[in-house]
Amino acid sequence: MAEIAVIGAGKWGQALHFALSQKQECFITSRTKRDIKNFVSLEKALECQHLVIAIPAQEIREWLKNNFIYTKGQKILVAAKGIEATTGEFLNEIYSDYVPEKNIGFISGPSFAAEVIQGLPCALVLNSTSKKVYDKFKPFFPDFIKVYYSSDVTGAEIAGAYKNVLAIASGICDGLHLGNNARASLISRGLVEMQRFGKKFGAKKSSFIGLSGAGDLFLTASSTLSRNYRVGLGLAKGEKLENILKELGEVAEGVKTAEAIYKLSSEHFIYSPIAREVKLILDGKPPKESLKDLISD
Ligand SMILES: NC(=O)C1=CN([C@@H]2O[C@H](COP(=O)(O)OP(=O)(O)OC[C@H]3O[C@@H](n4cnc5c(N)ncnc54)[C@H](OP(=O)(O)O)[C@@H]3O)[C@@H](O)[C@H]2O)C=CC1
Ligand SMILES: O=C(CO)COP(=O)(O)O
Repeated sequence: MAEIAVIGAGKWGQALHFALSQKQECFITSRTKRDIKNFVSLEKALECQHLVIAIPAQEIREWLKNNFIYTKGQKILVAAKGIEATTGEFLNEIYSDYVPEKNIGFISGPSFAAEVIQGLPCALVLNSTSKKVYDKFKPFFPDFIKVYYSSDVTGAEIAGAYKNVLAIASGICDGLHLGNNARASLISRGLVEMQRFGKKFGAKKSSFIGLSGAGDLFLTASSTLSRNYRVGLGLAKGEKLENILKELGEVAEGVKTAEAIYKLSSEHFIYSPIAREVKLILDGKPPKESLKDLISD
């Protein structure tokens, strides 16, 4: 019987399963049955004392309601990056109905699944209000992943979710061939913007200039390995969002998170110009018009 299991066998779940299988046996389960070593039923996975959940932010509320049984005081690690669009709730708020705060942590930092699954080195942050969660999970990680600890759950969550929206903006910028200067300006103003947004919810500034913020933003907003960046490229070409997402075939959390940030920014009077334009472009505004508005703003 393994001590740890990954729930959700998408790109990230499979990469984490590969990483967590280096030092010990690690189970994996998913909604769709897959031919992966140590793939088990959900019931069997839930028997493990340590669970890593890689189900997208927009799906997790329903999944928890319908599938999750928390009876044995398991330690939980959340691997998703996004904010629920319908409610504007952060993942830690959604999970708080199911898992005590002292038993849950959230992963952040620059980590393309495609590289992790090749065993390439990377650095992550395990964010939890309880250092014990970090102490429990850290030994499971392989030598090629350095895991830092932070107690700033809100900061890490906002940084990880916001950078997906900014990656869409960056993809649009590159798709419109606006140049390196424009992309660098967009990324650095985006960093300021996510920090301002985070401050409203009590996030620490240091989370935004470290791995969770700048690290993940620089990565995602400058590579075609990012699904969110590729959504932006498609939008710049004038492709329909529906077709872009169909072709992608994987989740791009920035799409729904842009809605969530737009909603939260309106409710809390937060100035979030880039996220706002991304939301409007996703709703059909021509990207070139957004650019004009952003520059003249
Ligand atoms: N890919 C990456 O590089 C990274 C991704 N992340 C984050 O991890 C999360 C997952 O991403 P990723 O694995 O790449 O996405 P994928 O689209 O590759 O996979 C999504 C996974 O979620 C499962 N899923 C989707 N909807 C439901 C549902 N309603 N009920 C149960 N399971 C569901 C899918 O199940 P099924 O098995 O049936 O397909 C699949 O296992 C996202 O929040 C993403 O932002 C974070 C860091 C890196
Ligand atoms: O979060 C990621 C890397 O850290 C993955 O980004 P995408 O979801 O845009 O591919």
